[in-house]
Amino acid sequence: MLYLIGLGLGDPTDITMKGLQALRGCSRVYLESYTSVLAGGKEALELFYGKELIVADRDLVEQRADEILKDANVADVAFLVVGDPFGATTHSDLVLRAVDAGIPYKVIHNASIMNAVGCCGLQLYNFGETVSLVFWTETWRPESFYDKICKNRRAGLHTLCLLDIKVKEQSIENMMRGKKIYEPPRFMTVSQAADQLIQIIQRRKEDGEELGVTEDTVCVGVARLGADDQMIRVAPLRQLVSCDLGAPLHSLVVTGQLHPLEVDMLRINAEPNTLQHLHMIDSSTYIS
Ligand SMILES: C[S@@+](CC[C@H](N)C(=O)[O-])C[C@H]1O[C@@H](n2cnc3c(N)ncnc32)[C@H](O)[C@@H]1O
Repeated sequence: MLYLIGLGLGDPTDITMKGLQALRGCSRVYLESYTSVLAGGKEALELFYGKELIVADRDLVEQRADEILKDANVADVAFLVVGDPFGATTHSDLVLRAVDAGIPYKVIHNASIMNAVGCCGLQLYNFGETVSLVFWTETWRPESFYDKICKNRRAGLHTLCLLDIKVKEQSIENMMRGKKIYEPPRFMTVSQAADQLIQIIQRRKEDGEELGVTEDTVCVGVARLGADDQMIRVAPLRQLVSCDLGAPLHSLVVTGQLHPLEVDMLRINAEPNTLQHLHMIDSSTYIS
């Protein structure tokens, strides 16, 4: 059996009882290591689970999945994913390969950023398409996420922006030492994401474009949701550029139309001069 087990968001104790029981009975346990991270890392997880974990990088999962699936028809193998295995990252390819090979599989779910973001007070059914922001380079500055945010806003919907995690493989060391060595991963912060958005807004303003998002749009920065030290900041986009929400992981939400209840919830975490920016919708248009 192949078990895909969600680990939740906060720390090693967030695994479900069902997930823990399943992984303890497995002969091999892989930890997917490139789409998300959990505080304390692999060591903290091994200590709590009482089980050795094999790090599964992108190369192993996408190019050498057969290694993960080896003998999974006669033994139990676990594939651990921070958050939920199907939350903002799909491991459908692994599942399809397992099915092709006649290996039964089971998914054990957990909390995901896709639902935990509701704690900021915005209602989950008022969210539109989720977008991803990547680190820009000198020559690659994609802006398509901005257009999707505008599309969501035109429909009155909020946008969850997931922020890049960059894991860079050092191929030269690879060749020299015959093993994989990674530079420390880079995690995009809310401040960096807000800065990117503002650069796009300014450029489009110069082009005379009608703006779907402005520096005054109310946004929510969230960090380490689910952890004891999680942070939520509600402020106009321009203010989030200078916010420091601390250690990863971070996400940014660009609000759409706000229901009065959402405004009340946002106030809990609003910066003092943000309240004037919170615009209300007529509650008669609210659909529960
Ligand atoms: C590709 S998604 C993977 C999501 C994961 N499978 C889940 O279900 O939550 C990773 C991105 O989600 C966001 N994220 C994940 N966990 C988070 C957390 N606890 N707090 C804030 N943002 C988080 C970050 O932007 C991060 O780069």
